[in-house]
Amino acid sequence: MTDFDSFITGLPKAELHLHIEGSLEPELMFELAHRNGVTIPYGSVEEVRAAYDFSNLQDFLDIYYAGANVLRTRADFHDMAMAYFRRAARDGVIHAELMFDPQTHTDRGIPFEEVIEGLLSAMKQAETELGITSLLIMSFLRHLSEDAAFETLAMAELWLDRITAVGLDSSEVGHPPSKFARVFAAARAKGLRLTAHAGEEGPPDYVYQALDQLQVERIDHGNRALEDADLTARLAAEGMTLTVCPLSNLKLCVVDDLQHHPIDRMLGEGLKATINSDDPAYFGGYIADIYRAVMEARGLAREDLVKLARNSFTGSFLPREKADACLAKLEAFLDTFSDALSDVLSDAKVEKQS
Ligand SMILES: Nc1ncnc2[nH]cnc12
Ligand SMILES: [Zn+2]
Repeated sequence: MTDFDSFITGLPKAELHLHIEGSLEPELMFELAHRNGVTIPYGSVEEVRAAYDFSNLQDFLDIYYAGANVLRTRADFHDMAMAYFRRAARDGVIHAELMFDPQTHTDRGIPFEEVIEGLLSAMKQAETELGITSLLIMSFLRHLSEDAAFETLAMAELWLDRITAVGLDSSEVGHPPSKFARVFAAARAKGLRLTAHAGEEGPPDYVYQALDQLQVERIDHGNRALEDADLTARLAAEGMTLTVCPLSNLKLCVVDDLQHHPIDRMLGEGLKATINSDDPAYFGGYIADIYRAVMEARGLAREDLVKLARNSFTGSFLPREKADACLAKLEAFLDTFSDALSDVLSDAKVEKQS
């Protein structure tokens, strides 16, 4: 491993935009299909991966919802989440905020309890075995109705003390945030934090709606906000966290090339951007891969990566003192890394001289 790789994987970071169903790797999909006697329309892991060739968000969502059909029991949800945590730990993730889509499962007859208890048990195990803290963001599917979102909120009632936030995902265009203003107000009244996907494929107006009508504390994606200078300035002035997903943007054709990704423009405009994997099993990369890819494609400096990692903690839904503890781990890593680096450099100097 190069110094550069060990810096990127070792850099303590939080993942704020991760759909846990999007971490279901084809190998585990086959295993769960077998375990549960579910047939899937693929003959091999290679065939599954070959199907992951998307032209837009909807293309991906069709395959993603079909993939989730192998998830049946709490053990399945547990195993999927543990696989994510193990992989994320190798990439320096010390805190993860997991989005889950209950409606993807309850609409197939899987009880809400099976979904959430499986995730919660994995979260507990990840904290004791891997030292990763995590929390849950319950996301409403925006292609479904407002009533359906209210029913989901009602189903969650018994677990509200273990759900930190609500989110809004799925097909964006044609399903503006305004459709969910009342359910977000109800969630806020219950003490839940708020985030929403906006400006991934949808126009800047959807970002305004998320801010003004949903009163979100974070914007998931937010790329298209850059089309509106006033909106960009407002997001910067309000210190709004954007959970940006560069590899997802590439795979879903939001950008045509990572070399055209606006991540550094976002930072340059003073936006509080973070880097995230979105659906790593479908887009072919976990968080450190994405830090590395944007660094290479956009020529980000090491300081930019540190800024992105810092933003991931200050933009998290962690209470202030826990976020500060994560930031302290980041600073300690930077100290030891620069010490180690200067040792390597001075050893090299001594070797050269002798
Ligand atoms: N990138 C994305 N946008 C909207 N909904 C999603 N669900 C999973 N990934 C998503
Ligand atoms: Zn997403």
